[in-house]
Amino acid sequence: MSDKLDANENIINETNPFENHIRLTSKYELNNAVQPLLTDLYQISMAYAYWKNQKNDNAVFDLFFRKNPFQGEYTVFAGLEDCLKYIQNFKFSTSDIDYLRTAMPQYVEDEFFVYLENMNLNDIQIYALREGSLVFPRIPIMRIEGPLPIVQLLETTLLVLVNYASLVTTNASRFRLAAGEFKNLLEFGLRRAQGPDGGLGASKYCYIGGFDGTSNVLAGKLYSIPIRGTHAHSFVSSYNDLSDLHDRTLKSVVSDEMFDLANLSMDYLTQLEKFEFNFSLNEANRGELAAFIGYAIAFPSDFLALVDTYNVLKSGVPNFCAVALALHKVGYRAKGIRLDSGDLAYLSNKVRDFFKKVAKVFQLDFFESLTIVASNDINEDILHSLNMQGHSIDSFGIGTHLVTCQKQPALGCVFKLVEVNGRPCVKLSEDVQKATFPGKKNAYRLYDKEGIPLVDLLTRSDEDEPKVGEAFLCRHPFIETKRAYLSPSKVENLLVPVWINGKLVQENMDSIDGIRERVRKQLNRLRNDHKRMLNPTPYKITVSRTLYDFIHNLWLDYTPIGELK
Ligand SMILES: Nc1ncnc2c1ncn2[C@@H]1O[C@H](COP(=O)(O)OP(=O)(O)OP(=O)(O)O)[C@@H](O)[C@H]1O
Ligand SMILES: O=P(O)(O)OC[C@H]1O[C@H](OP(=O)(O)OP(=O)(O)O)[C@H](O)[C@@H]1O
Ligand SMILES: O=C(O)c1cccnc1
Ligand SMILES: [Mg+2]
Repeated sequence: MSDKLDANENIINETNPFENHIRLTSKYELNNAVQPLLTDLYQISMAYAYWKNQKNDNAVFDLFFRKNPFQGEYTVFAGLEDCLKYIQNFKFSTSDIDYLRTAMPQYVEDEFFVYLENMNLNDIQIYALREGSLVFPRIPIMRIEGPLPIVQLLETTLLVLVNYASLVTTNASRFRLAAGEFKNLLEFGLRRAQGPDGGLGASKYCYIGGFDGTSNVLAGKLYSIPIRGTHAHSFVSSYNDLSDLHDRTLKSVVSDEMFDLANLSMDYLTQLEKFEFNFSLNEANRGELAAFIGYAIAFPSDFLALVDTYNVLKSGVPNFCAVALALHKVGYRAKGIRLDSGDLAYLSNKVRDFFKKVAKVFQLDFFESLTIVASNDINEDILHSLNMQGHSIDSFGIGTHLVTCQKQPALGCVFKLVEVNGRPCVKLSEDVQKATFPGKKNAYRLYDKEGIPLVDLLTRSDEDEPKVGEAFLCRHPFIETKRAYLSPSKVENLLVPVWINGKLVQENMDSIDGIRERVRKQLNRLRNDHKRMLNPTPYKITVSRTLYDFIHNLWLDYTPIGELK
């Protein structure tokens, strides 16, 4: 089979396309649909028109967004590794070219297709933020330089690789901030994701954004993310009573003694009823008890039960505690429970009280700190609300709202031409906020002496960089009167080389855990007022005096003075 990322060829050659996907992604760790034809037709149309006009100018494009998502004031940049894998593998295959020959107008000259077939990215230079960095509006996340037709061809694919990855990573980081540093966060979104690729990407990027694990097994295999999970209501409701248990026995941890876990559990249930745990034996559903016993026999060291199929406090929790006590008798410690409906704050507190009482009555301290997992349509606002109410949840399983980014379904990254053959390019707009910052630029983050970021600064690329301890005039990009001198304690050059003359710059690449750690550290250092949920303070984006004058003069030059009649 060819090494090229050619979806058609692969499917023809493989009997199992899913297996094919696994193999390709583990080889390239990239969806096999990510290839040069995964683009908008107009990119190829422009490439032809450029080629026909022999317009092979040296171009500079910036990839950036204008507004942070989720009514927030920060964004986490993710997707760089995927972009670079795409860049590394960029090659039109023979069947791509055959297809384009048939799909484009007949008068398109054949030599253009030869040009496309021979195209490579050896003359392209890419500078980017390190993956997992915080990024703010208008700061170029990537600066891509090279022959105009070729860089233009990269636009759509780079955008699709950065937009969702950054959006969902930012979303996950907001859920992390809302839940607090020490809560366990599990991503359960695959079933609700926007297709298989959305699901796989969400699992990877939610982990990067601060989740601890995923239920998505393929994501675990491909990205070495911890896989976690409990069981579903169907497992509970499939059991009717104890007679459904095929095997009731479990071997002791310390001897060869075999215990009848069903009898033991029934004994403990009876004891619990006597100790006035506020339920009666006939309220505790026997099918649920049987399901819990069956699950505990299968996973004696990892017993975690879903307790809301019938009634949490009258059935699920008493049944769980009975089985957990029986397991303890055999030498195992149960893990905890999951709540998937009802008032999660109230129920979690009630369950914790129940556990504390069991701990006291049976003299088993570990019962106090059994894990309480909560799920069911949880979003960022609900996490904040639960915190305000007070709850006893240790772990959240979150799917739909996390992976679909319910609060804002797309990040608006754009790809804009800023310079051609050294000539700055401008895209004017009625809305000044939408006008591009022309010219090739550098981007810096200036820090105070505590290591807190103060402002981001854009300069022209041929300016001297700001220096530690030296006052630098930082200007608001639009408002003339807003400016300040700043003596940074640290200056970070944000745009680092990642693809130079056809080669990856390995030292600027990070592992998935390295990227995740960068997100955590940078968010820790960002001032709280930029991170708060309600009306956060915008982080300051500034430009140098030279860049300010340059762009304002250009905007004026490009806007002829009108005549009022
Ligand atoms: N204490 C709470 N404060 C705020 N929101 C909560 C609280 N407890 C649960 N929620 C949320 O309220 C919503 C409850 O949804 P809904 O009423 O459809 O579920 P339910 O009836 O409890 O469960 P189900 O329909 O699965 O039986 C969910 O989004 C859930 O996360
Ligand atoms: O609610 P989410 O944040 O998407 O988390 C994932 C959900 O998926 C599962 O059940 P599913 O929703 O499929 O069925 P259920 O609601 O009837 O339990 C699970 O029990 C969660 O409720
Ligand atoms: O493991 C779980 O509990 C789980 C996984 C996916 C969706 N809902 C729940
Ligand atoms: Mg649900």
